[in-house]
Amino acid sequence: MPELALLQQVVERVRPLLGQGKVADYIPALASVDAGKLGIAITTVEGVTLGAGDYLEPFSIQSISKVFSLTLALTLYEESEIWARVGKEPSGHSFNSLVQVELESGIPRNPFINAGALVIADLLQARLGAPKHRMLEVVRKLCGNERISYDRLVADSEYQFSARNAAIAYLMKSFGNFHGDVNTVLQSYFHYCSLQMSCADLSRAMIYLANRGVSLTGERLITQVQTRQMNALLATSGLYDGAGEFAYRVGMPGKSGVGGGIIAVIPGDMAICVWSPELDKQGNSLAGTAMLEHLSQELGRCIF
Ligand SMILES: NC(=O)CC[C@H](N)C(=O)O
Repeated sequence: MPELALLQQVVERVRPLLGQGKVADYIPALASVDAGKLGIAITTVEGVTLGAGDYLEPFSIQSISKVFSLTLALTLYEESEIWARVGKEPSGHSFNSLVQVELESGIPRNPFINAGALVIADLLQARLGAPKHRMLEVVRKLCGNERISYDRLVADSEYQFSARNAAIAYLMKSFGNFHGDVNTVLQSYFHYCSLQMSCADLSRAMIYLANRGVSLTGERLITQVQTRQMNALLATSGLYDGAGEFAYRVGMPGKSGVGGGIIAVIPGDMAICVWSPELDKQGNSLAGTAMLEHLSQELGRCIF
């Protein structure tokens, strides 16, 4: 069990890196976030949460929501129905690239790039009467915080600047791999991305990934095998085309979002969340990755 002092030390060690990355600016609502924020939280499989820095402050979870979407899809569909429509391979391209979708007949490489997450959102839309409401219910329960909500400003702003995601969805539709109404599914997808959660909330919500599929409240979300498979996909594709560098430096399954959050998992032990809004070239939190790297070194823990 890491000491609180270690988490504080990790935050202070990366503070000098502030200024080296760039806050996401593709929508005004994200561009205005304070670039100086730094937070880290861990939750152990026993349910203890510890944090340092701005770990209680909610931020836009963005692509970290792709983990919740896939988890929810696994509870609603046969696995074969999911994997017929999305692959399991790293993309080696930026998270919002269209190139592979065209070259590979509308089947996205994995569920953690935008194309893959849009297919998953399409699957959720088809099976759930009120997917946005259901997602909120699931996430609130997972972290035990009823105050979790969507940031309407972020969701609306994403929708206003949705050309690229809409293009990806329509391209997949042209190949027959997108069944719902594009605008309706985009609305749901952008809402999932706009979830506002703190490092503490996210480390608590993700504990099932460290705990063989069982949440903090003792409920099974996915099977033990599915949890291992999810962690494998996170290790190979959770950080987009930065997944190799992340595996090399941090050595944990992880998922990033352009809001500057990253969740990471030490199976059997703990879920971690870091937050620092400035991103590196791949769109992953620059100081966040450094925090996880220090933590993994100090704990002497990684999956490899
Ligand atoms: N990498 C991300 O966090 C991307 C999420 C963002 N909302 C998008 O769809 O482009």
